[in-house]
Amino acid sequence: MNIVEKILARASGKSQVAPDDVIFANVDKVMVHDVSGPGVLKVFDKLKKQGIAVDKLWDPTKVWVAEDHFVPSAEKVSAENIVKLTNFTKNYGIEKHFKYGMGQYGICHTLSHEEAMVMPGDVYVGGDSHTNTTGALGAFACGLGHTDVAYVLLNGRIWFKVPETYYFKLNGKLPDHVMAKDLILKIIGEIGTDGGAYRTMQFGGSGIDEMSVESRLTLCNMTTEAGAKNGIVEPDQKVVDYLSSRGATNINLINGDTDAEYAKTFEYEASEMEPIIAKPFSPENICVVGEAPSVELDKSYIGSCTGAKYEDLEAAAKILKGRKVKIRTEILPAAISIYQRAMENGLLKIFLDAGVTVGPPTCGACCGAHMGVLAKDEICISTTNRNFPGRMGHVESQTYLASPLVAAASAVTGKITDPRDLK
Ligand SMILES: CC(C)[C@H](C(=O)O)[C@@H](O)C(=O)O
Ligand code: SF4
Repeated sequence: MNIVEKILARASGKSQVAPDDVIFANVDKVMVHDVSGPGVLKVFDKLKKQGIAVDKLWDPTKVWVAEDHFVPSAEKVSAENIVKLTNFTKNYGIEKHFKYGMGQYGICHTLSHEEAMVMPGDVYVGGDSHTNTTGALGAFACGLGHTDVAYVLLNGRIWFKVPETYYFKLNGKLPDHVMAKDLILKIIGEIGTDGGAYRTMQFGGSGIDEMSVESRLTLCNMTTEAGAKNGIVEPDQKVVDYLSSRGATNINLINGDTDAEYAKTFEYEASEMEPIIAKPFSPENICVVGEAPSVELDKSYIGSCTGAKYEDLEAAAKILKGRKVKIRTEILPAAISIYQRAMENGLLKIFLDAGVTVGPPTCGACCGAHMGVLAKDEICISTTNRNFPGRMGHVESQTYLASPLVAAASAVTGKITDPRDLK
């Protein structure tokens, strides 16, 4: 069995599972945020009306909550949602609630690794489509809709059809100017936004072994954009070190058999990789940066669970050091812990000296919610993961997806720029 089959076999108490088997898996962790939490509570209300008891969760210690999408609240509905979320955690005895304005908080998929909320081998589900991100720790991680999350909260388990697995192999280490973001855009460009539909996308090979845990997180994050059920990387010593340095103990790795089979294998040579962007209006609409259209950018956005981890900020700082931005540029670190490290290591000074605005750790403009959404006809280069019409604001705005290196280089010139071409 491969790693996903092993995790799902363990979680369903079976010795063997195979693609297409339908299983009931015990869940190890579940997450809701300020959008999905209130949505799940609506499901609870409906259940209550049907006489189904919703007064106790299966295990409040396995549930955690993040305030990330609409904080700080810009209007009344999202302010009310934060109150609902606070009452939810109080009423059900959930201790792990990352509150905006109180110590550590940030984007849910960033807290999952920064706060070691999820362990290798876990079955982890969340009320958000990019829950896939956390597969980079060697967990089976996927997003669920409100009804399914409600079911998990009450019963601690959920059904899955065991996905078949596509294996993406990277040979060799990525060159300095190429990031994990470029690789995943290339993959999505090749297989399409439905190319991973209900499949596992597993990443491996010497190039992935060489990669930091944070880069692997970027890969798994965007498996959602290929329609995948989940993304995963076999956990190694790097994952153990990453999680132990964040306080985790008793880390048990589950790995696939060395002779495990995959539905399909795709191979990439790292030395041939180049910086890539996805043009409006789909993550599959890719081209190399050298062939990007010559558009006048209005904004560069370095934020989100995809593109504002510490390593992403370091990449941006490498470009922005001693330079000035030519267009409106916003950097929103993905969690307070990242913000703090950026401050301690002088990145914030580099950003402010370059003329960038640094905002709080929130989803912000990534999903067009608030804090810098785009006006009609505005064009943005962004380290986020989606660029559908209206994703970051007005339906007639445009978003180009790029790595933090490309987004920062483009901030300096006002045009889509290959970091290698900066003078
Ligand atoms: C609002 C939320 C439910 C949504 C998701 O599920 O992905 C958001 O995070 C996104 O990126 O579009
Ligand atoms: S940062 Fe963007 S992609 Fe990530 S959870 Fe928030 S809205 Fe979704």
